[in-house]
Amino acid sequence: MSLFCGTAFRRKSFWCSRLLSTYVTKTRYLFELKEDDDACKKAQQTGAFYLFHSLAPLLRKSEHQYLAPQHSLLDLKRLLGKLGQDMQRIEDSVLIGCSEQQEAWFALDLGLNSSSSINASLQKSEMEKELKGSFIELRKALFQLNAKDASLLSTAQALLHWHAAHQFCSRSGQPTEKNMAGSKRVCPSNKIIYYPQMAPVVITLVSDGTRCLLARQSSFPKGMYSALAGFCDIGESVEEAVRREVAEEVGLEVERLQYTASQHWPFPNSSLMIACHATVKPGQTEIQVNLRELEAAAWFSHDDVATALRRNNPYTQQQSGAFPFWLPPKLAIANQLIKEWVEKPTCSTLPA
Ligand SMILES: NC(=O)C1=CN([C@@H]2O[C@H](COP(=O)(O)OP(=O)(O)OC[C@H]3O[C@@H](n4cnc5c(N)ncnc54)[C@H](OP(=O)(O)O)[C@@H]3O)[C@@H](O)[C@H]2O)C=CC1
Ligand SMILES: [Mg+2]
Repeated sequence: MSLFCGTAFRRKSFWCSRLLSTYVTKTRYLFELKEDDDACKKAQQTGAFYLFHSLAPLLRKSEHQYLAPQHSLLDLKRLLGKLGQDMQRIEDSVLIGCSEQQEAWFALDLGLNSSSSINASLQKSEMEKELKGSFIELRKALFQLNAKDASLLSTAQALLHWHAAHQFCSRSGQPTEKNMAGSKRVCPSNKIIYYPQMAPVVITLVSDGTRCLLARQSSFPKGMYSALAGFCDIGESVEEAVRREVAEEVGLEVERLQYTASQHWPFPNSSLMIACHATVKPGQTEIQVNLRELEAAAWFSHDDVATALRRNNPYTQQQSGAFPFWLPPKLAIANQLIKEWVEKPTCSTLPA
């Protein structure tokens, strides 16, 4: 039996005879918009747009957090008209999701392809004034967004970034064309299809049973330590990547590992973070830091880690001039790994 009930698949009212859940209906609606340019263009009429400028999302400050405003197609046309810009730019939008009521959500970067940087920054401040918000780098704002906006804007930024970087076919050198939803690009001369990609990254919290191992790179904010992370090499399994990264970065051999969760991470390019807990062989806990990769790595006690998890204001410098030891904030998967370990320090059970 066909997974999508044959020809009825393209027509919402003809799905299957049984009642589909809201989630399934939503998923199939998004699939249809990716496959059918006309349906996607139609969805823009009633859809909502998240705006970006040079990959920075438009945000509004509300007390201690940022909110991501939505704009209708009409708002967008009004703005472009006011700034004397071509309506054709709307075609650069990418589909990033939809509501349970099937209102499609799009992202559009108003700052890419600007003719000159002076022109671009002038237009940027004009747009900010019109839109009553500011374009703020996602890296700076991510942890002050609610979980829904953080995930949506991360997807949007990653997709817009991918399109900006894949304008040409690597075989023919010809410009590629995006489909309406932005789920792929095609080279018109040889029909090669390019799909957005994520690089798999393993992130591992190593424990010796009583302590956990945390490390920092010199590029991290002062005082922050995290779990060990690294890009998977081509041909590697997740298990092999974890073993290699831990050996490479701190000179230890992983004995057991357990997968726990995954997360899309948009910085610096799209990664799929695959989070695992791991243990090392008893008595083999002496760290040898690879200083080409890390600035420092150390074992931390359960009490120290639990206290750091509760710390609110990590950036406050102490009187001694030092920065307190702190951990990645809640939205980062590293935080989840560390929290899990604090709640259940012996959760590593599977052989590596
Ligand atoms: N969400 C979270 O909680 C966390 C996310 N992360 C993310 O994990 C990612 C990986 O961690 P990191 O320790 O830096 O990784 P690695 O330990 O693999 O070291 C990074 C280096 O690997 C090289 N490299 C190999 N493949 C790639 C690739 N596909 N893309 C980019 N660089 C590659 C680069 O070297 P060269 O430049 O010399 O070519 C790069 O500087 C980072 O992007 C980081 O943002 C990290 C910790 C927490
Ligand atoms: Mg690393």
